[in-house]
Amino acid sequence: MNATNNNPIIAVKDLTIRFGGHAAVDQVSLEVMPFTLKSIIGPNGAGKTTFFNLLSGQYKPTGGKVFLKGKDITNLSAPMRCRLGLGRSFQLTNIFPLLTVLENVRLAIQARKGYGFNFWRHYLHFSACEDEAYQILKEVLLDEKWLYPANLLTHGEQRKLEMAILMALKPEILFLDEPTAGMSQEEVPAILEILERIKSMGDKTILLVEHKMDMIMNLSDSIAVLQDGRLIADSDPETIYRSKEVQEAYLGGGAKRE
Ligand SMILES: Nc1ncnc2c1ncn2[C@@H]1O[C@H](COP(=O)(O)OP(=O)(O)OP(=O)(O)O)[C@@H](O)[C@H]1O
Repeated sequence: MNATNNNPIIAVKDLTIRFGGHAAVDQVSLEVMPFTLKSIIGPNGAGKTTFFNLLSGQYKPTGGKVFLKGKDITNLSAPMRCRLGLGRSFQLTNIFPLLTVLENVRLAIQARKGYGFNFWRHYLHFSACEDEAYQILKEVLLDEKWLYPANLLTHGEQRKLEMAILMALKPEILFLDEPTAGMSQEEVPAILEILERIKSMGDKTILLVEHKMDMIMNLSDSIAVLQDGRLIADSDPETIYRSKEVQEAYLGGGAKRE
């Protein structure tokens, strides 16, 4: 079944995972509509990253189901889900530090196209991949650093590169786990601009875990709130911001709208 604007692209039903006796994600049911941006918020330890791991297939749930375009993908591996269009950022673990910025993105394009890493066999495709890589670097505002080895980038630039690598894989759905984590204040607006650009392209569904409330309020079409593994709210940003329950669980507990 294909997703239309009336059908969710992702749906989870009673999704649960237990570690020992503790339910890190506890009977969560929610839907994500295609081409929208949904943020997942919640206090530390609420289960946000675990929820992402369940969606992308890194973890298998102890209960419940995950659907992609109406198809039950609960038992599919992470690589299978990736092939179906789910793209997940991995907090810098997928960057080759000694390769240049452009090479990092080009390799992701080659992987997507199934060219492998044999440059010579696919020599004719090589410059097309480079052109595409450069174009993606422009989209994430990193084109000026295309010739830098990845390990010489600042932390914020590496997060941009990570996003470029993810974009190069052309996923239909992007899972972004705290793209501004560990960044200096000056680096945050660039990431915000990149997210706005990706969103305005209108061809991606985005799930975002992020702690910066101001950023989430302006970017999100909807916000889901987790607390102790449970979904306590899922609505439009303004409703979430006004919710007493959310304020008590989260906003009052540290995060402020700046
Ligand atoms: N592999 C694991 N084994 C045991 N417990 C785990 C595992 N992964 C997560 N947990 C526990 O599940 C709970 C949720 O953790 P998770 O990292 O998903 O929270 P989070 O909302 O992403 O937190 P933060 O905002 O601090 O990143 C925590 O109590 C954590 O200790």
